[in-house]
Amino acid sequence: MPRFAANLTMMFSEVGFMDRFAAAAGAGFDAVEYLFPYAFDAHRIADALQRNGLTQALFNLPPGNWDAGERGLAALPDRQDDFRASVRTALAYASATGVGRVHVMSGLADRADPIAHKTYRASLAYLCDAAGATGLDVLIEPINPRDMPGYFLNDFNQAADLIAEMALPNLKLQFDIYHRQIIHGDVLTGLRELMPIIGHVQIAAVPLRNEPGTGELDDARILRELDALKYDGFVGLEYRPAGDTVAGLSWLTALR
Ligand SMILES: O=C(O)[C@@H](O)C(=O)CO
Ligand SMILES: [Mg+2]
Repeated sequence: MPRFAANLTMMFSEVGFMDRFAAAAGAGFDAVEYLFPYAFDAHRIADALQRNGLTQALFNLPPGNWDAGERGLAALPDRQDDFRASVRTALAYASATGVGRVHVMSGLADRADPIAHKTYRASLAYLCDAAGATGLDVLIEPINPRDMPGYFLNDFNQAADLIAEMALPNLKLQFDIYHRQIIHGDVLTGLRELMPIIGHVQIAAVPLRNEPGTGELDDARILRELDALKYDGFVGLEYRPAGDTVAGLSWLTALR
């Protein structure tokens, strides 16, 4: 089975964010991911990782003003100063936590707008250059339009074409099985075709985004396919437990 990373944004919400590291380790995880660490001091997070024997698998760049509805800055032409500042912030947290990859969100923008495309490419080139200097991978993730209406990167083919066209060695695809199923379906074929550019995988049941195995897909079969494809990265458990997080881990015990 692949290496699982507990997503601390969604899992272990029974306790405060800084206590979720110990909770994840106590439940048997050796890796974690989350959306944003920025409300907490980077060295405090590094200490929590170290004390609990955890590897940091992934986090996102600052997304702009989330509470005001922003969902990333990379494709937004009038937010480029803030985008560059977000790169500096993320790289400081990356260096403190030892994470190997960061996810950059495109933002809400019109897919028909050529300026948004140009801006997005320029942002990715800038970030990949800065991140590559420290050995970090940069991930882009297509997000389904039901959960995030107006999100610029909402198609796996769009992401794959962009990665091929830009040909940056550290630009990779974040293949979230939940979004893939909602956008396109055809999950196994997508994994087989896109495996060469996949840098991170996430999983949740569709459509409710709860524990794997509780939705419309055969998640155990999909995870076995990752083994067959020799995927050696992390699988982020980016799901909202339907009840208590630890009680809900029986699907994982059964799988192992
Ligand atoms: O799938 C998701 O929602 C996340 O991976 C993310 O980074 C943006 O919310
Ligand atoms: Mg995701």
